[in-house]
Amino acid sequence: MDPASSLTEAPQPYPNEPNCIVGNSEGKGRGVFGYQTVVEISPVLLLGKEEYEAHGRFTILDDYTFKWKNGSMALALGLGSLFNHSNFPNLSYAIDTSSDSIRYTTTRNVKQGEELCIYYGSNLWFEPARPGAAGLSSNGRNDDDDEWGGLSRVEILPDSLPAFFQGSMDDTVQAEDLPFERFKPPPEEETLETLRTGKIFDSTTDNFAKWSVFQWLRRSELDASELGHLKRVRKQGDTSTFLLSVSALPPTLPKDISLPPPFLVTVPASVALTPTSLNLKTALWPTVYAPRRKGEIEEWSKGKARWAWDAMHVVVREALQWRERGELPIAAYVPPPYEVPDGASSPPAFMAHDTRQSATHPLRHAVMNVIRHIADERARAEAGPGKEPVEAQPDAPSNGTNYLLTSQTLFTTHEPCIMCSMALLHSRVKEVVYLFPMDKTGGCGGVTCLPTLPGVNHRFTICRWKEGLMKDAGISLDDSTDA
Ligand SMILES: C[S@@+](CC[C@H](N)C(=O)[O-])C[C@H]1O[C@@H](n2cnc3c(N)ncnc32)[C@H](O)[C@@H]1O
Repeated sequence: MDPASSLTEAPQPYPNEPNCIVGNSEGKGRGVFGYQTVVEISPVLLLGKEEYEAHGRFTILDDYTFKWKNGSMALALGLGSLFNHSNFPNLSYAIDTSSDSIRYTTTRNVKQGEELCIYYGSNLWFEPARPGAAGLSSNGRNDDDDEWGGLSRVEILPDSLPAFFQGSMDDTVQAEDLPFERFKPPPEEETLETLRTGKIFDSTTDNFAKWSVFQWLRRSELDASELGHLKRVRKQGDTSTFLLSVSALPPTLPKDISLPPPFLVTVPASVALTPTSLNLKTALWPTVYAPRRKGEIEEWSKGKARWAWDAMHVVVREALQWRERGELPIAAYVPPPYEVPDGASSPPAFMAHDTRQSATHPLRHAVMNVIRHIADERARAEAGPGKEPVEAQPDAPSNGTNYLLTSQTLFTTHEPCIMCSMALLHSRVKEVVYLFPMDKTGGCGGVTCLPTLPGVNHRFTICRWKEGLMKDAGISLDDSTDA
């Protein structure tokens, strides 16, 4: 069978089997295509915060529980408690606090007999078994193709690690000890023209009814977390105006409080970083002020530096193996974040390589490919198994929390070109780490530095790998190539 077959048209859900879709296969007419598979939905047993603090955490349950909402801990029933950890997981999981369950879904094709693993996060409480001994290929087969370009066998030799990796992984690393140099452009002063805004429903009432509205809002299901950068109420004289909801449709108002019909108002899309920005934004709606020191860059722990070290070796390995298959040796990798917020699901890892040669398409750069892959997966996940991906709503209010790469770090072998740097900016990536600078084509410090340009609405940190910290992997490119 030809493994390169791909869908040529929008897929049709296949009613009998939600994990398969029927679509046109290039040159072959219709074909059946695999889909992300839900392998397990585990109901959870919840342990309240006090019960867990007093008893649970002193027992073996501590190795099996997930952080849940309101400080409680959840023990996954069924298979959920038995999935082991891997840095290159083939399962992702989604925590569903509304049904008190966890849904485990494959993130790539899984071979018969292959162990299914999730990513536990970066602070492991045990010494992970080395890949090969356990993990992705724990079935003992000597199989070179793990569909991740042999990633399960990427091994970082202990003696090639810089000395500073010794000691506690929680210790902060001095900037000069990090394996790369970092640069974060300072925030640009906002103007009326560059201010990003969104639309949100509000409703105004007299100050008298204020507390009843507050209480109703607290009880309601209206999504308050997305409004975190805004004050919930604006007081003007005798009236108070409440932000209600970011949904596309007006929210249902409480029956027992007299509130006029909701209106759509324009509000700032992010916190105010400077006093000037605060003035501009507050004129639209009272906004949270969160000043940052100029060019401030977050501190990295040894654990995070080690995570980055591993990720960079993984992406180099990927580029190398695609070079052997006739592609340009460029790869891009978005691993699960080093730290996943409490109660949040760990996103899967995404990897892509440059396919300009095989696709004979000039825009198939590795970074573009990985962003596209993430977008496709997101659309499929939102649609649900067997359904067609939902179209993005251009008018949907947005405040920066749901872009493709929000809070994510992208590792790539070569400095992204201007096109790819712009795509990263639009995706609101947090950090970009690259190995080879591309002086004639790069958009992250080479020919220009996109996130420092006036008028662009996002800043990201750029990390350039220090020379000599990785043996020439044989993937350097002519500096006139764009990556
Ligand atoms: C949720 S349990 C997974 C099921 C467990 N292996 C069992 O036999 O019950 C988590 C425990 O599995 C072990 N474990 C999970 N992933 C591992 C890995 N990659 N390497 C070594 N031990 C692992 C650790 O002992 C950890 O505390």
